[in-house]
Amino acid sequence: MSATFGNNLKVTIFGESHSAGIGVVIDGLPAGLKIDEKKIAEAMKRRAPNRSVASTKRQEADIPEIVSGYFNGRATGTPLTALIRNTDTRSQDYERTVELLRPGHADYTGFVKYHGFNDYRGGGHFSGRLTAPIVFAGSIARQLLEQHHIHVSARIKQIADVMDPGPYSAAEMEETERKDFPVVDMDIGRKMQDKIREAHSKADSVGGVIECAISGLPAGLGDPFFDSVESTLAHIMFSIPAVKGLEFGDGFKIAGMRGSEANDTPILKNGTVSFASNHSGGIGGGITNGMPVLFRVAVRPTASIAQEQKTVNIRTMEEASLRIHGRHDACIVPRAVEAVKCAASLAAADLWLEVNHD
Ligand SMILES: Cc1cc2nc3c(=O)[nH]c(=O)nc-3n(C[C@H](O)[C@H](O)[C@H](O)COP(=O)(O)O)c2cc1C
Ligand SMILES: C=C(O[C@@H]1CC(C(=O)O)=C[C@@H](OP(=O)(O)O)[C@H]1O)C(=O)O
Repeated sequence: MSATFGNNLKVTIFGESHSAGIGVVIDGLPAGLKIDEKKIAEAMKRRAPNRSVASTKRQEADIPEIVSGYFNGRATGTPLTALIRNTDTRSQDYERTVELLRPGHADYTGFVKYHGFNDYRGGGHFSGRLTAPIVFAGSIARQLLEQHHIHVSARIKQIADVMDPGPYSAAEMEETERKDFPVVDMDIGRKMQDKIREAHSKADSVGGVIECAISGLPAGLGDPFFDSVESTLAHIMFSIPAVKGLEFGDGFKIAGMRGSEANDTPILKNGTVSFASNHSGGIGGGITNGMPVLFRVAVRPTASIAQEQKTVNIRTMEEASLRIHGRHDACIVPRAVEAVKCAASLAAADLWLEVNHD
């Protein structure tokens, strides 16, 4: 199924941005798993629209209604389903884009794949709004991981050309999670916010990079080929709308390094094998090596910008021009941090459940 992820923890998302609602079915949660609804609500809030600088003004409560698989604060072990209502749609903003393809968005590909029957309103099933059910499911997966001392954190590393290089300690990352703008160094964060405001004032948008770390994963998870740790994370990271790049450890930079610089030296630490560095991002041959799994995703500048753009009218098959009206994020990155963290939690839980069954 196109909307299902996972081998051991299966997650199916559904819905469209402007339909009655969106949601998720999670199959494979260990029976008896303690679920803290407050933690879910906090994660939903960190991703919600109308929260960050120059973000969409759409107002959604994003309170998930759990309709199955949950009883007395614990997972029952049968499919857990949650519904999230869409309450602040403004579909008239999309009257023109039913035929005028938005450059950079999924209007053309959606039209071709679904023969014009796709719900185009608000991007339909392609919308970034579908990261709300991913965050719901991922925040439960994250609780499962935390109960086994595995921690997932993420931060803004770059917005436009402004960088917050890091690296940072676990404590600094934890502190960052509580911020409205999840960057570690707030002096750099203010420069990033200025870039977003400046682009927005020019009817334009900016992108950026999110860095994510999964620490505490035992060595030995994953597979050499098609279910490698990289493949599993890539599978779900590229399911987040607007993610266009992904690199692990030293990433593309490793291509220019010498073997002597890139190799992670095995060392003994408290009687077990560890590594003196982490250029490979905690993965060897597709399998975790016990070091933090470290990766970065590149997020494109928001497609829907308010300046006039050239396009094609898909009904008349004529070239046309388009000015998009509506409530869009001038930068997707701040809200996508939670989506990356929760998607990483789903991937890590899926890998972990391969060898641990409760
Ligand atoms: C949290 C989040 C919010 C988004 N907000 C917008 C938005 O306001 N306007 C927009 O054009 N795209 C937005 N996007 C991105 C589009 O949904 C995405 O670019 C589109 O579906 C095409 O997919 P692609 O960029 O992966 O090819 C958002 C994505 C996420 C994850
Ligand atoms: C609603 C959310 O984000 C939406 C993602 C989105 C897109 O094209 O991806 C476009 C906008 O939709 P609308 O025009 O309906 O306001 C955003 O508001 C959300 O994240 O919950």
